[in-house]
Amino acid sequence: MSCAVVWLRHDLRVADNPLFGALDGASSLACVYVLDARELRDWAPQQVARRCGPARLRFLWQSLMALRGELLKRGSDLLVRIGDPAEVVAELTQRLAAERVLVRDEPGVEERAQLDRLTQRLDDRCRLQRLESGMLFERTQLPFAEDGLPATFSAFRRRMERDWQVLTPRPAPLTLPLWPDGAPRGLPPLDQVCGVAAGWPAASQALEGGEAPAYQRLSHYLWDSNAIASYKETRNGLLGADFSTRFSPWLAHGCLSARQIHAEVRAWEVEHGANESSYWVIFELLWRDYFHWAAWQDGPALFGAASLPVPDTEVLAWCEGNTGVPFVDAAMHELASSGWLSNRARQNVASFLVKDLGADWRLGAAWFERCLIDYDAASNWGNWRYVAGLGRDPRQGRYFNVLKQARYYDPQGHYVAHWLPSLASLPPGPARHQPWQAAPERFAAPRVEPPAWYEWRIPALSGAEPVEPDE
Ligand SMILES: Cc1cc2nc3c(=O)[nH]c(=O)nc-3n(C[C@H](O)[C@H](O)[C@H](O)COP(=O)(O)OP(=O)(O)OC[C@H]3O[C@@H](n4cnc5c(N)ncnc54)[C@H](O)[C@@H]3O)c2cc1C
Repeated sequence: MSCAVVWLRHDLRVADNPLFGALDGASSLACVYVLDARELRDWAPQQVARRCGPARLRFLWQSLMALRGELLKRGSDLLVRIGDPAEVVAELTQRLAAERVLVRDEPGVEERAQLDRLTQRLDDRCRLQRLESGMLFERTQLPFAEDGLPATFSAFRRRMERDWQVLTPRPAPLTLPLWPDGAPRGLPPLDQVCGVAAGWPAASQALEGGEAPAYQRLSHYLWDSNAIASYKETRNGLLGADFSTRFSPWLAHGCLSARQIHAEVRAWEVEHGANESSYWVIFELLWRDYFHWAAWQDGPALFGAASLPVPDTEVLAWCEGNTGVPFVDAAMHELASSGWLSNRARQNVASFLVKDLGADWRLGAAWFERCLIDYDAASNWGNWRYVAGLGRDPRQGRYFNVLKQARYYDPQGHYVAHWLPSLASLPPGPARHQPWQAAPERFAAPRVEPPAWYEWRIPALSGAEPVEPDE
């Protein structure tokens, strides 16, 4: 009798999951997920922020419940615990006298430390098997050593495109080894873990965790709506469900792998013909791979210095969507209430925090970590460093003129008026982005007004009556 333990982390799926493809010889199997108790602790004084906010926790629980269903169908089950992941897995392994622990290798510093600690705790009879998954490419496919990752994404992309070979995703197993006798199973109900998450009323309910909802989204975006055909033109959108793929939450939790998306996009191209848009979806997934490998190389440097500064009033106003700049505030309201934000909005609010408010970029990254359903250590902290002009491809001049961006990407102000309804009383157009100029008697000046905005000044709508809302 040989017992194996599959320790799931950011790979909550049965299809294209190599952990389930490497079980030969195992007569029994226990699958475990451990929510690190630190995720539920307050992040920083005065910020009343947990590392894992309610929107992400809710999506995670949905994903775990769905995964349990998939495992039960195959004769297995899932155990979910909250605690110290390395400790919980070590104890389970000892209790079951397991001979193997299979786990996904991940670049995050904490995830790596967990494996180091587990290795020390396992006895000689038990082997730790680290496997790669979720990305387009595996380590052995990289045409350079891990510490030789190209300094820029463009160089990385050119090198990868020279010899493009993404492996075919594996099908889900039909059956799995039996659950070990007497092993604990099941997951605590979400309302016992976090009442706020269980009752989360957000618009994010539309994004539901789990493998089946992930396939539904994939199928909708490619086949039902054909939205992929115009992704390149729509991807900078702000309002609506289909201007970008929205695959990120499922990718982040591992309900979907990049290879599965790649295979489906290639199938779509066979039927509809490849175009710039289908290329661009894969191009964006390659960004994800790039940040993944950068995180492996950067280690703790990805997260900056060890301790976070205490957020000041400017940072708190940014978190609360209370800066007086509609484009920023609308996005921060969207983030807090839905757990998701378009890439265009992410870039703008990040640039505003770092470049216009002069705040420490790590406070912004930490707030995103708390709020985003699709939080992914490598993508989040990597993108924040990038916007801050640090790390990969460092460039101090990377600056978003938020006012110019707002007027270009939201010319009528529909986005800001959607999330900040008081703006709907101003006429569609620039007034909604500069309400402190358009209607100074009703809207306060923003916390900052950088010189780069001066050329975008607009005249006041003197004495103008509020207009009818447009939505
Ligand atoms: C400050 C900041 C923080 C971010 N934090 C995260 C994060 O925690 N998790 C996360 O998944 N993405 C993050 N991103 C990247 C990007 O904004 C999101 O992946 C994207 O907006 C998700 O929407 P989508 O799935 O519709 O993306 P699409 O535009 O449809 O792109 C398809 C997929 O490509 C990948 N992708 C696209 N852009 C990027 C990028 N810049 N970096 C890495 N991968 C990318 C994602 O997996 C995405 O799902 C961040 C970007 C910024 C500027």
